[in-house]
Amino acid sequence: MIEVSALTKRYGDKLAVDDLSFTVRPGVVTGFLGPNGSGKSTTMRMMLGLDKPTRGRVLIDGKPYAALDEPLTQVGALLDAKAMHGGRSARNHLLCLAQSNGIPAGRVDEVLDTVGLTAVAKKRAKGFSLGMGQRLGIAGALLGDPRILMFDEPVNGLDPEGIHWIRNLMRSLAHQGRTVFVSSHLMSEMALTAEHLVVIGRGKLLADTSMADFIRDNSRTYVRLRSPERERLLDVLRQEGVSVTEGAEGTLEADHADPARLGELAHENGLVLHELSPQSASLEDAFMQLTAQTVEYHAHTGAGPAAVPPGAAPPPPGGVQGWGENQDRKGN
Ligand SMILES: Nc1ncnc2c1ncn2[C@@H]1O[C@H](COP(=O)(O)OP(=O)(O)OP(=O)(O)O)[C@@H](O)[C@H]1O
Repeated sequence: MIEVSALTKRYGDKLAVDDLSFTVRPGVVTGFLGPNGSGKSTTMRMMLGLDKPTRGRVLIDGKPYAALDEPLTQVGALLDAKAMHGGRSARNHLLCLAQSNGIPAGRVDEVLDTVGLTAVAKKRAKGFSLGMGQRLGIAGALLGDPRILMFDEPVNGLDPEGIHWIRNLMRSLAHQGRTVFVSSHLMSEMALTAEHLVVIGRGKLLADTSMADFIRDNSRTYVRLRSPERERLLDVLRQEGVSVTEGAEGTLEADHADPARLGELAHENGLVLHELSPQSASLEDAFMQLTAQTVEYHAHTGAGPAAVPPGAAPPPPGGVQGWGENQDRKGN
């Protein structure tokens, strides 16, 4: 179990992590979600004692990371797959890790097999593709057979086969009763992997909930209506007390409405409908809606303000910055 309490990190003027408190429990994959620059990596670094909190603390099975004996046997982490000694072979890289953590050398071949790198075990990690590097990083995380695993953006840059493999691996580790904490800025990916979610924006906690509750609470369902008599339809719906917003291409969107009742209303008022279709926003839309106010780095389309998903509140004035700093810093 990982317990995060009032965790705060300030870099100069920048509050990267702002009073975060949540608990990561064993037996399920917990997704750690937030837009780029929201503080996920900083939080994970503090969990692993790689960065010192300005305030607050993290306990791993009741102890700070620094107080763990042979930490690799208790917590395995993939933070930055590129941060390894590229001159060593994959096998030697893992052997060094094993030796310094009191892990038997035989375990190296086991994890190489688990991640599918046995055939290239003697090759230098320097020549590895991004996907192979991720697999080697994961092998390092698994080496000590730890009860707690943390992965920071493990699917970044992977091909569909690699993504599928990591997804299944994380699920099976959780089903073995381990604590699995995995960050991503991709809601669609998390929807397929995680059972619990911790969502942050600008370093603050936005949601700590099961995936099922997140979907229920944040997905918008509505009925899309299209009519050649749009204004009259709008009047009729408003008179009935239906909450209506304007959709794309002249459509109307009726929230929390029964499609059958809307059809009857149109009929009673002699209105022609060209479309009456129940819709539900995707989970990706729900995530973007929840985090829209907190997104720090928007892409510029060159055609006015940054795009926001349908129904989402626009970003705060002055809150839109160029896509750049954070991407450059990470080199991705
Ligand atoms: N060493 C540092 N010095 C100064 N600012 C930093 C440092 N590390 C992170 N930051 C800033 O803190 C904020 C949070 O960054 P962090 O990398 O934790 O976000 P993230 O959610 O992991 O982003 P991404 O999804 O892009 O990986 C960003 O604004 C970032 O620029």
